Parts: sequence; C-alpha cells; structure tokens
Amino acid sequence: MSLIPSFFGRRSSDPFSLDLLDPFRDWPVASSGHETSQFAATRVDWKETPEAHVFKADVPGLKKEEVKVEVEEGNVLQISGERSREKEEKNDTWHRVERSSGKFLRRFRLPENAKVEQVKASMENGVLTVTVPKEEVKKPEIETKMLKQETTVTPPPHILIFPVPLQGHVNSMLNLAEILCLSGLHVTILLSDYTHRRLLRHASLDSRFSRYATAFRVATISDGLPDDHPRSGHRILDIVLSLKEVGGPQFRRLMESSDGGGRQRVSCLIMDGVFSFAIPVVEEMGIPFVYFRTISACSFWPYFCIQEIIDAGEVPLKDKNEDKLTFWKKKEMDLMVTSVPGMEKLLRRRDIPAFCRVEDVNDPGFQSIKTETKKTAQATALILNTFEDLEGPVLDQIRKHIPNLYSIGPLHSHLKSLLKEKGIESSHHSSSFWKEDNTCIAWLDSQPPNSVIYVSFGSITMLTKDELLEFWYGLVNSGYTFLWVVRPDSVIGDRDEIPVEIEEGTRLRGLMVEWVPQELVLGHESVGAFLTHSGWNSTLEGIVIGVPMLCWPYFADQTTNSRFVSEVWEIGLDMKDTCDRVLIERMVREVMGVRREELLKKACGMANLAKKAICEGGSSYMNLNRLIEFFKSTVL
Ligand SMILES: O=c1ccn([C@@H]2O[C@H](COP(=O)(O)OP(=O)(O)O[C@H]3O[C@H](CO)[C@@H](O)[C@H](O)[C@H]3O)[C@@H](O)[C@H]2O)c(=O)[nH]1
Ligand SMILES: C[C@H]1CC[C@@H]2C(C(=O)O)=CO[C@@H](O)[C@@H]21
Repeated sequence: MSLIPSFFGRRSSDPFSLDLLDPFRDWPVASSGHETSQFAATRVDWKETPEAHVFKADVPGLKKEEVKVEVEEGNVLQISGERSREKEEKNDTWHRVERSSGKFLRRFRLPENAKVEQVKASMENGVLTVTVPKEEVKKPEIETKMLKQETTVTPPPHILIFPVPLQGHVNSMLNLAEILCLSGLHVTILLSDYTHRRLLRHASLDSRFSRYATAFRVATISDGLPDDHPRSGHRILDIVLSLKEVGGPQFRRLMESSDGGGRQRVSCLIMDGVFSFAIPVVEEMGIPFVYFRTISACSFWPYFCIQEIIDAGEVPLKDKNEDKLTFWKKKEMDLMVTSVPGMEKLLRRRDIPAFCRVEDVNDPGFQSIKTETKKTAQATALILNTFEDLEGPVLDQIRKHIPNLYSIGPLHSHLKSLLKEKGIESSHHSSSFWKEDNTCIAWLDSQPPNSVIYVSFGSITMLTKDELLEFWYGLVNSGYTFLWVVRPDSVIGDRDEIPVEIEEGTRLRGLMVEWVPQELVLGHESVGAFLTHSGWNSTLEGIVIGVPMLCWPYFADQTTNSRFVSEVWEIGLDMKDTCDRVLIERMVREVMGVRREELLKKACGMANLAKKAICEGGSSYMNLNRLIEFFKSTVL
C-alpha cells in the first residue's frame, strides 16, 4: 500500500489521476469509463471524532500494494486503487463476470484543522481505514469557563436539528443551532452527506462553531439521490420525496445507535416542516419534537389551509399540458382566494404558494406538502423565523390550530445581537454551498451610495435562456448599475451567443458573479435595491437592512411572500408571472428611482421593528427565551 508520507507532496504520476476532468474537480469523484464502472463506485464513510477525521473505504479483495493514499494540493486526500482483472486462460469459459475490476479514485478536501503530515492508513478484512488527526481547537476564555462547568455537572440537554438539506433551510437552522449552543445546550445538526460535502468544501463551519467545542456536532445521512442529481429547479421536490423513502430507517439507526458521545442522548428533535417520517421514531423513544418551518407565516398559513382551498375549487391552477406563459396570463389567476381565513381580500390565486400550480390535486408533491403541513399540529411546538410586528395577524390565525407557536426571527440578526450581548465578535462565516466571490465587495466599494441594484434568485431557481436574456436586457436598458448572482448551474441550456450590446452594457455597468456573501452585499452602502426571488431568508435579510425589493418569485412560498412585500408591508414591488425586458426595465427604474423614497420609508420602518423584536424585551427575544427554557427542561 502506498502510504503517506511516502507519496506526500508530489503529484501522482499515475495516469488515472487525469480522470479528474470533472466540473466537481475537488469533490469525491469516481473515475469513469466502461472498465471501471462498478469498482469506481467504491463507497467511503467519513466521520469526524474530537481527535481526527476517519475515512473508511470498502476495498474487498484488494492487496495493500493495490491501494494508494495520498495528499495532493496541500489538503486533498486522495484514495485510489486498482484491482486487476483475473487472467483469462485459453480453455476457460466464463458463465458470469460480476465481480468488479478496474480503477477507483475518491478525493476529499480536508478541512483546515487536518494535520495532513500525520495521516495514517491501515487495512483489515477488506476495509481501508485512513486517519487524519486534527489540530486542537483553541477556545476563547468564555467557552473554557463553560466547559469547566460542564465537566462537573451533568451534560446539558442535547437537541437534534434536522433541516431540509437545502441552502435556505440550512442557513436558518445553523443560526438556530448557534443560538442554542450560545445558550449552553448541546446541538447536533443532521445533514445529507451531499450537503455536508458542499459545506466542507465552501463553508467555514469549523471556525464558526469551534468556540462551542463539543457542544456542536454534525451527523449525516444519505438523501438517496445520486451525486449528479441537479437538486435544483423543478427536480427539487425529489429531495423531500427521496428522503421520505430512505430517511426513516437511517434516522432510526442514527437515533438508536447514538450514545451521545460524551453528551446526553438526544432529548428533543427540531425538524423541518416536511420530515414527518421522523415522528414515529422519536415518539417510540419518548422524545418530544418541535417543527421549525423555515418559511414565512403568511405562506405557512395557506399551506395549512390547502384542503379548504381544494374544497372551495380554487385549485388546481393549471389545465392539462398548459405551459407557464399561457396560465400566467389566465384571468382566473387573478380571482381572489376565499378559503384562507384572514386573507380573503389579499390573495389572488397566483399568490398562493406555487406548489398549488398543479394540473391534478393528486400530484404527489402537492399531496406531500399538504399532508406534511397538517402534521405540524402534532408537534409540541412550532418555530417560525418571523416576528410579531411583521406577521401578527397571520400568526394569530395559525395559533388557533397550533397554540404553541414561537416567532423568534429574524434569526440571522437575532443571533448577531445575542453574540454582541455576550461580548463575542460576530465576523462573517460562510455557510454557503457555493464558493463566495468576495471580489464583489471591492467592486461595490467603488460604486456611489445606493446606486447598485443587487440581483439574486437564491439557491434553487433555474432560468431558461430566454428568461436570462429578458432580465439581462431589462437590467442593462434600465441604465442602473447591477450586481447579479448567476449560479453556475442555474441556466437551462447553453449561455453562448450573448448579444454584444448586453455584454457591452454589463462591461460598463454590471458585475455578474456565481455566489456572494449576501448579507455583506445587502448591507453595503452602494446597494440601493434588491431584485429577489422572495425566498424567505433573502426577504428577511432585505427587511433587516431596510432595502426596497423588486420581487420575481420562482416557486413554493415565494409567490405569497412577494404579495406581502408589495401589498401588506409595502416595501417593494411584485412582478410575478411576467418576464419581459420592457417591464423589467420599467420596474428596475421604479424601485431604484421613481418609487424608491416611498418604499424606502416603509422599509426603514420595518427594519426598526425587526430590531425592536430581537432586543431585550422584544417579542422574538422573549419567545426565544421561553423556547430555550423549554429545551432546557427536556433532559431525558
Ligand atoms: O449569492 C448568494 C445568494 C444567496 N445567499 C444566501 O442563501 C440563502 C438563500 O435562502 P432563500 O432566500 O430563502 O432562498 P432559497 O435558497 O431559494 O430557499 C429555499 O428555502 C427557503 C426556506 O428556507 C424558502 O423560503 C425558499 O422559497 C426556498 O427556495 C440566503 O440566506 C442568502 O443570504 C448567499 O449567501 N449568497
Ligand atoms: C423543496 C421544498 C419542499 C418544502 C420546502 C419549503 C417549505 O415549504 O418548507 C419551501 O421551499 C423549498 O425550499 C422546500
């Protein structure tokens, strides 16, 4: 076996390392090609203990000499090998050739704390174990004190947090996780291994949570989808449906096998709003569960009323095989929805959550969202990332069915304020699934105040090439400067043949990047407005800053959020169900110019209310305290 350090620091001369011609270059990849197809799928487990990162790979039938363990590019652990095909004798007849042969290659970017010079590897019974020791984490004084206390008393309650493994959900749940750690609770966040890999690659969870030492851990399960599944656009519900299929048994194993690792066993589960498969497991174990739905109250409520909407004949919204551009224009889409109490004068059919845009009410995705939402009422409590002054009337409607409702948002700024209260500096830590391009900050520094419209459609939206071009022309023709996030995977079809005039317009007045540190961008003084898909996190981030918004909702809760932004809070404009360069140009001019003052006034008012909610004595502050008291009472 080739073991580090013998291969240390030099590039392998092995020809199959050239197989890394993959867009996910630094991701675990399998070499491709006919010969290697089965063996290439060699599975690797990666676990992190307090002392080390431990990788285990199944390599049955391989000799030590046939396996290589290397560290490349400073911090990329590479495990590779080759199993040769059995020699064919002239007179042999093969009835079956199922056993795999060929090459395999897996690569893992190691986190900063890995001691790459001390890697050890061993093989036993067809399992390769690679151990990468970790640097000791230096903890600030405040945590040392906390730890000292903990060693003398019983460990605090242990809360398991289980988000839908998507960017918006993970961001909100990580904020809650950090708030709970700050309050002295122990927390494990359960992610899909796919999402965990993305975070390991692009985010800085280690440095963010290092101050909490063993109070914060990550656990992973598989989402059941292949690595090359897009996990975006119209395929997004596959994640929820797949986890529903494969998540239950994995969740049970995790709960049954977990001995807490020096911590208490899990004493309470906080789960995302669509993961009811976890309920039987925790119920059997006598563990209370709390839902945290990471969307607005104003979109949760119509979801909760879906049966009433169906009974009133107000869905389905689409006819068979009707395309988007046709049903967008239908008069019926402007009819008021009568079956959502308290929203009768507000919601048109086009404003209810876009999962209702189905041809058939038996659509599995739609049914799943409907039944999952109803199950929220079984939980001990419901957490929403919102605040009373923003959504009071809707929260009151929900409380008629779910009295134990905690509005504790906006969580991202609540966390910052709590860190400040404890004298901890809250520097920017990335939780991003994509690499943040920080050059945009220097570019923003060079722009005049309030002159830039920031454009981002979040982590799931997919644009057709036509839509891309309509937005692009609209932005360039508006004459305003723009910073536009276009994720690498977000355009359907190729991006060739971009008309010269918009490329030239962008060179003069625009910057397009793949992903940004959004909170920093929104808080930058040169940003004057936010063209957004109205994802709930983006909406809250815009509200906290007090920036006027132009909304182009793509799916899910966004169609309702954008209605509230424009008609209830009056802090922005809604251009849902259109995608036309002339209209976009006009709306950009309105939000950046003609109507900016009026929108800004309301936006600043709402930003102040948001601040009030999270300050001592504010509604979210008090609700959070009550919630934490509840968690502290959940010792098993
Ligand atoms: O360049 C970028 C773009 C976005 N973000 C962050 O990514 C998050 C995006 O979240 P959100 O605005 O909620 O959008 P989605 O990622 O699309 O969120 C999904 O999940 C939300 C609930 O959590 C729902 O409200 C959305 O409809 C759903 O699409 C926000 O925190 C942004 O700050 C960045 O850091 N950099
Ligand atoms: C993929 C979607 C399933 C439900 C999630 C959601 C919600 O209502 O909680 C909103 O948008 C999407 O992120 C999720």
